[in-house]
Amino acid sequence: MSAELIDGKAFAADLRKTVGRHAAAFAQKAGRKAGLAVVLVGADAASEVYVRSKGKATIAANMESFEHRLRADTSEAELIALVEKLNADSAVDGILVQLPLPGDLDEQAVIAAIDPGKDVDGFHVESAGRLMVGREGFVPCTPLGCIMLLKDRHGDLSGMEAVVIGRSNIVGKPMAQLLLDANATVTIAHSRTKDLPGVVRRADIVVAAVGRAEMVKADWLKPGATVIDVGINRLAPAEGETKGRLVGDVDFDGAKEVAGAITPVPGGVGPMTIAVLLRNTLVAAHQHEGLEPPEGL
Ligand SMILES: Nc1nc2c(c(=O)[nH]1)N[C@@H](CN(C=O)c1ccc(C(=O)N[C@@H](CCC(=O)O)C(=O)O)cc1)CN2
Repeated sequence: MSAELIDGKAFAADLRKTVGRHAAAFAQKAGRKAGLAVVLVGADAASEVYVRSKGKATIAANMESFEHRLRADTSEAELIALVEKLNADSAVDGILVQLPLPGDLDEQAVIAAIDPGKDVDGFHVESAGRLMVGREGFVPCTPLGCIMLLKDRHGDLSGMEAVVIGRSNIVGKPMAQLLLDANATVTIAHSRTKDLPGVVRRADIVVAAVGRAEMVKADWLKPGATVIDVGINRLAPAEGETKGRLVGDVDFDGAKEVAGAITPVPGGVGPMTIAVLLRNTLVAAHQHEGLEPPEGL
């Protein structure tokens, strides 16, 4: 293996520790803990795991966790009524509705009901607009985590060629905007991109966020490129396995021989999502108390 492993798990653990220290100081100053409300609708197995991890991480970081579990047949009106109750609750600084939502619940309508000042997921159109025009606001946790890893490795990203594969509202588009803000030259590639391998081959930085297991191959990469793999895909179990392996959107075994640095799956980008969520919640809490968020958080 020639590539350096980007250890998102260790970076995230450090970030959670830093947030925890600042959260304890916040509680002293404000006379209350910062609070995060997480809403889970239905019983999707992966979402259950993420929601449990978020609750545990919130408490470990000296913040208050409020979990709301609703039945899968909850109506949109009931869900929005809960969001509005949380908007009005002064103990709640951040509100997160775990995605995906079951059935035909309209994610956009539910996200639109969240007070933008409590939108710690950064999914509200107001947060997206603020990111687009360079105004302060909440940035989605996964892309913010990716840019933290990239800046930690490269410092200055000015002039670097970055290719983001995937154009989702929650990863691809905000990721491209963050790279642009860091003065990279950015291309967003997607399923209709002609000659995807050729486009990826120009990149100093590749962010793969397509949700297709091991789609990005080693021979698509420029030697020495930094590869950030956002995908989390579970393969079908091989013979003798009860559970399939987790893999990213990049063929890791091949890519690690060509890339300069690469995030593994698991243990790369995934853990950053929850660490950044805690960071965003603490920033929201400072804003709600009229306090300046800690420097460098
Ligand atoms: N409202 C939201 N919903 C969803 C988000 C989100 O940011 N906000 N992101 C994902 C799920 N997610 C957090 O909610 C999340 C995904 C993955 C990880 C993680 O640490 N993954 C591990 C592997 C875990 C495993 O073994 O299965 C890793 O990559 O190392 C954390 C959070 C969709 N929904």
